[in-house]
Amino acid sequence: MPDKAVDDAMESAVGAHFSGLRLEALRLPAPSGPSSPSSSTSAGAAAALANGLAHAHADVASPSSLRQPFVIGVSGGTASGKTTVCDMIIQQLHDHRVVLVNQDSFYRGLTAEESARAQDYNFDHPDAFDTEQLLECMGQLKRALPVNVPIYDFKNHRRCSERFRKVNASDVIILEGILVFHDQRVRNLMDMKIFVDTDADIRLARRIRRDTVERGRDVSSVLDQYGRFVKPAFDDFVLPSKKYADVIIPRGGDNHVAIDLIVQHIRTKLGMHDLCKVFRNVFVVQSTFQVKLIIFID
Ligand SMILES: Nc1ncnc2c1ncn2[C@@H]1O[C@H](COP(=O)(O)OP(=O)(O)O)[C@@H](O)[C@H]1O
Ligand SMILES: O=c1ccn([C@@H]2O[C@H](COP(=O)(O)O)[C@@H](O)[C@H]2O)c(=O)[nH]1
Repeated sequence: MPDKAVDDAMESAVGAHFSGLRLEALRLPAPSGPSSPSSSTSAGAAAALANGLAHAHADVASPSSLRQPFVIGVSGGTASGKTTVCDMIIQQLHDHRVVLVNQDSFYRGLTAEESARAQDYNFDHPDAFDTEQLLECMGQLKRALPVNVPIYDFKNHRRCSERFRKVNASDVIILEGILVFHDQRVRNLMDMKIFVDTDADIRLARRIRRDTVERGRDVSSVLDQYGRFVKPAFDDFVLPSKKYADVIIPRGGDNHVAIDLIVQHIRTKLGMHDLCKVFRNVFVVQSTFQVKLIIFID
């Protein structure tokens, strides 16, 4: 079948995860040899395409947007399993450079006065974060520059003033946090948005355990904070931002099928990105019937 011949040639030329090509200014060499089929046939076009790709220069001339890292936003309520899901994605993408940025790192940190009344502070309101600084850091990473991300101390509600975590530029940047979909400027940085959807009772149970074991709280203070701030802010800010998600993962890290699908999608996107790095004047677009026609008549 002619279409299959084209598909086979494309697959063998560019490897798995091929999704579609738009050829601009890539001159396909004329088929050579007496038995070469005419380039007006699909098989001829397929052979010419494979040949052309194989001989294309191995330098980078792709649009700058395709050379930027792939940014994934992961949101969801407190203790929904955001970090767990991110860790699983990172583990499965082991052959790519992936970095994790936590919105928690950009908590403003309390003044001495606020610290004295920390139980009255709303850590779940968007104003608790330094979003300008988060945007600056993400901007640097998108430009492939390393950044020093602050380290936040949950026990004392302040930043470690002298210590930072160095984050290097990578193929994939995952930005995780309860309110990463709240600000449109932050959302606009993302190529893919994931919302981790876990029942409130499970989240509360996990939060009690985590905050008493790891964050120096007692059960009574966790319950008090949950009722006064965490739940109202979830209803006012976190849940309304769920509508921006491309993918919603019920049950968080327990949902292996969803995580496998997400990892597969990221791999496909990274495959296109790598293709543009290798072949000059090749632009990856969504695969459509028309794209194949462009190849036939070139
Ligand atoms: N699927 C799960 N089953 C059991 N415990 C989990 C699961 N996912 C997360 N946890 C636990 O719940 C707590 C919060 O998970 P985490 O991934 O840090 O959530 P988030 O980043 O959304 O706050 C952690 O102590 C973690 O070990
Ligand atoms: O000093 C602080 C800073 C934050 N919190 C709580 O943390 C969660 C967000 O972190 P998750 O890992 O997503 O749960 C937020 O609900 C704040 O209430 C805090 O208690 N103290």
